[in-house]
Formats: sequence, C-alpha cells, structure tokens
Amino acid sequence: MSAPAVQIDDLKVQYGSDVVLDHMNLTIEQGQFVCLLGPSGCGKSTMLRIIGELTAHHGGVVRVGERPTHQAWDRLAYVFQAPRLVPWRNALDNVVLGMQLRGMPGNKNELREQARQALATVDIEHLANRPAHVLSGGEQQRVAIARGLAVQPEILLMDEPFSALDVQTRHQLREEIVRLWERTGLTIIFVTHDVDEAIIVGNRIVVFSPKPTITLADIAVDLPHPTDPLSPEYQTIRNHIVAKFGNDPAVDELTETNLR
Ligand SMILES: Nc1ncnc2c1ncn2[C@@H]1O[C@H](COP(=O)(O)OP(=O)(O)OP(=O)(O)O)[C@@H](O)[C@H]1O
Repeated sequence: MSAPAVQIDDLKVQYGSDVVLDHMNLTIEQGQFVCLLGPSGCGKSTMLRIIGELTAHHGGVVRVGERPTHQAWDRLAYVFQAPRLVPWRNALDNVVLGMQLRGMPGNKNELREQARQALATVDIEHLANRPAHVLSGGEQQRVAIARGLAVQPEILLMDEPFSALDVQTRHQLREEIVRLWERTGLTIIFVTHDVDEAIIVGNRIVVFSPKPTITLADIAVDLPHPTDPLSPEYQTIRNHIVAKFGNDPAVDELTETNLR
C-alpha cells in the first residue's frame, strides 16, 4: 500500500510563547482534495506552511509521502492568495521562471513548451505573451496555478487562492480547480475560511475550531459538480459544519460570504 500523501502526528507549532497548534494529527491520502476550514487565526495557513516546510515546527512528525518535509520540496507546489508574478514578464515566462527556480530539466525551448501546456491546462494559452501586469486578477491567478502545475507536483498547496478575486471569477475558478483535480488525480490541500467554498471544491473538509485549535470535524463530501447549493445534500453538510461551532460567534466568519 502506498504511503499517505501527508502524515502529521502530534504537531506542535508556536511563535514565541504563543502556541498556535498543539497535538494536531492529520493524514491525507493521495488524490484527496482536502479543505482546511476554520476561522481566522486558527492555524490553517500555518499547517499548510508546515507541510511545505516554509515554517518550522516545534514538536511532532510531518511526512510528505515517505519523506520528511525537508526532503519533499520537489513534490509540492504552492498557490498563494496573491499570484506573486513578475509583473514585467509575460505569462509564459513567469511559468518558465518557476520551472527554472525548481531546477526542472530541459533547455529553454523544452521548458517553454511545457509552460505552454500548463497555461493550456488553465485555458489561458492565448495569453502566453501578455505581460503579467496587464492581466486581470483571475488571469494572474490562472498563471500562478499554471506555474504550480508546470513543476509537476504530486501535491498542490493552495492558501485562499480565490479570496481576492471578484465573485464571478471566484465561482468559475472553483469549478475549474475541481475539474482539474478530477482530470489529474493531484492531491490538493486548500485553505479557506468560507464554508461554501469548502463544500464546493473539497472531497474532504477538515474543520478547525478557533484557538486553542482542535479538529471539530472531518467530513467526506461527494457531491456532483457543478455543485447545487440548494440541494438537500449540500445543506446537510453545511448545517453539520455550522452546528459544530455551537454558539461560538467564530462561525459568522465562515458563513458571512454566503455563496458570494
Ligand atoms: N510568523 C509569525 N509570527 C508570529 N505569529 C504568527 C506568525 N505566523 C502566524 N502567526 C500567528 O499564528 C496564528 C495562526 O496564524 P495562521 O495564519 O496560520 O491562521 P489562519 O487560520 O490561516 O488565519 P487566516 O484565515 O486569518 O489567514 C495567528 O494567531 C497568527 O497571528
């Protein structure tokens, strides 16, 4: 049997004396689309950063596949809330730059061809020669996703990747990332504080409490796409998550977008 994509045992993270995560466990199987859902400050991004070895941890064991995180950087790609493109480079060269920084093999022409394919995967091959700074927010985020895909990761780490986009683009990209996941079989770990976004994109939702953080729920989602938020199945999952917070006002933050 193959190793889990990610295995986190008894994780502890603290910043100075502030303990952010303690005794946290999480196993993510290969090919899952896992949403880490919770209110602001509960440590969702921290957990993603730990998996990506961008933040140090102070206790516990974190493995990516069979390796410790510091030996697994080549299995991962990150997509942040901001696309972080080089503004004067065109879309294609931004993707190529990501491949070069990762040390992908191949000459410039080969890398450009692979980058072009990655742009095609997110439907923006026609924007390949356009400078990043003239692209719309949604187009820039597609380039960032293409840059992530071009390094051929096994796991895509996404930290609120659509939260800065306009409503329509956000809806579109949510459905597209699900289609991409279905096509590629990638493992995706996706941080969000929006309960509806989690239900729409994830096939598993791990719900975190406000600090001190515990896992409130770990839910399998198997809804058809495009997802119908008015369906009874959708509402059952949503109500189940909301109920986990009881009277805690933190839930307002998870539901305030209300399908926007
Ligand atoms: N580099 C750092 N130094 C000090 N404290 C930090 C650092 N990074 C995160 N924190 C703190 O750790 C806690 C968890 O932060 P984190 O960004 O993981 O939360 P989050 O759940 O992703 O929140 P949000 O949804 O607001 O992004 C917060 O209280 C935050 O202020």
